[in-house]
Amino acid sequence: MSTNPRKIRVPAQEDLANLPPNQSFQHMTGLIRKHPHNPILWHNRAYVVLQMGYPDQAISDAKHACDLIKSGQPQVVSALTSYLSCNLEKNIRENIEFEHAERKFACEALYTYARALIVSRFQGDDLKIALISLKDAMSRLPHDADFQIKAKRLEEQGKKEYHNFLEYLKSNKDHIALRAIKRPGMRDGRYPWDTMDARGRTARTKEGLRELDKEYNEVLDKLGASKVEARFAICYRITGGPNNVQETTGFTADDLQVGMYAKRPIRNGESVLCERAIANVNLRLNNDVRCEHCNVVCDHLVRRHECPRCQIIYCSTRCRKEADATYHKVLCKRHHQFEWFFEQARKARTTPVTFPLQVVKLFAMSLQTSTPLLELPGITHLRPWSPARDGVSYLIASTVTYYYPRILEAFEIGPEQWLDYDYWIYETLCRMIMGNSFRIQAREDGKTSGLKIFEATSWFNHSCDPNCQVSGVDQVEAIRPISSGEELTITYCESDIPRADRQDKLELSFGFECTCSRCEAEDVVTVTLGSMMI
Ligand SMILES: C[S@@+](CC[C@H](N)C(=O)[O-])C[C@H]1O[C@@H](n2cnc3c(N)ncnc32)[C@H](O)[C@@H]1O
Repeated sequence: MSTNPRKIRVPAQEDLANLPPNQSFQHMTGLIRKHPHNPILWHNRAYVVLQMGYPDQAISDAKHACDLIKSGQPQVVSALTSYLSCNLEKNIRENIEFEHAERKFACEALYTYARALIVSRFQGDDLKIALISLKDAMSRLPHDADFQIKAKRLEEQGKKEYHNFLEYLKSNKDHIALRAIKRPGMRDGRYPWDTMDARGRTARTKEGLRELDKEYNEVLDKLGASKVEARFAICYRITGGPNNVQETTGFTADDLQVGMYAKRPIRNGESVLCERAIANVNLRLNNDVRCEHCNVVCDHLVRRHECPRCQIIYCSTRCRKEADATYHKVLCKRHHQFEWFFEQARKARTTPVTFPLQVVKLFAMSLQTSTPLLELPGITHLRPWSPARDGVSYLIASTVTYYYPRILEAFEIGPEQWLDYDYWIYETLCRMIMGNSFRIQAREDGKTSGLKIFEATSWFNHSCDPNCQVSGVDQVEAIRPISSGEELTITYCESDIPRADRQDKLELSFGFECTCSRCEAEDVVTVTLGSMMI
């Protein structure tokens, strides 16, 4: 489709300022729903969300506009610039240590951003940022020859642009106003135009909470989990201990939390909950053969159930049928398109690089069953993760942003469906996966071999001194006697590492400061020892 670039109209800032942001957003979205092939509408919405401080959504909308125009008009990609100037420099200087594959993604993301700036001929500081980020990316991947070649080529182009810009400045002595917007920290998977909290609810009252309790406990009833109950609280902080959940009325949206409690005394070793996962991802390692649907180890099985077309393996007919009925048909005919995702994850064998595969599976479920992504069974009951530190937020944001167009492309999702798989929906789903995934360890080396995501099993809070654990057979079991009414907790990180390392991991991966009884006790020991040494 070709469009006359002169017709592209960037809405005046004053126009937008007169409308509440959610109204502008809704207005634009309504128009896009009617005319999904119109690049101007996508660009205008990019502009709106950028003003609202959501550059990731803006970059996605701007990219849709570019794709529809094909010629990459500077006006259309203008939304990208603001994205790029948001604190990028600061973040890349923060010398974050990445695992190799994660580093590769971050570098690829930096390259993409730099490219967008250079190719769309932005000037001044924006070009400088592009060159700095490119240099940074190159220094982080010194042995990747392909990357070095393409980055060098882009760098030359960027330097030429910068030189032209300086020449232009000399001759015109124009004052160039430099824009910079601050990149917002990642929020709770909800955007400001949503009046809902992180869980997508508006419950603010005691009655609202009890309704949520009822809804969640109905899920437990269906699972036959009669020993536990789910209880919501509005709290400043969940500390993982039974009496530490503080209910308060002065709360913010992300403080609506669910926890699991014992309905009666539970013996050591007793099972408290057993459920099938919402979705599994299996990295298909040669020496760790697992069922594609339930992740059970399969290499000892005499009879395996293979898909005749793509040769993936199931442990039973039940698993094969369930997969066929919910997502496999969509994935099977495109299995070549997803090989690249598997390769990336297999190279790194860490959670952040494996979660896109989980996203892929949920996209397939949504497409095959015609169910909106956030309404897939079990998904509505998951709380989106939000990061605590800017550096991590930047890294994760890059990974999330990096994969989005690739997933759309692999599933051949076109303009008519872009809104159904809108960036913010995808991002919310990514956060749900990141905050609630259970890592599967390969028997051989203990590294990631897959991920599982559960509904009710995700409602257990963390404690460094837990009273339950998740076993390999998709069940939660008590690891010591538990009294009636006690909160049931599991651990989200290794328990045998020092307090500082646990605190670090939990803060980085889950965005909370752990103040469980063990952490508090060990803190006292450290403080006491510290003062004794002085
Ligand atoms: C897997 S979910 C657990 C259920 C969660 N409370 C909910 O409402 O869905 C993990 C999230 O719960 C919260 N959480 C779990 N354990 C916590 C703890 N010990 N201290 C503070 N927050 C905790 C954090 O927000 C974390 O990202």
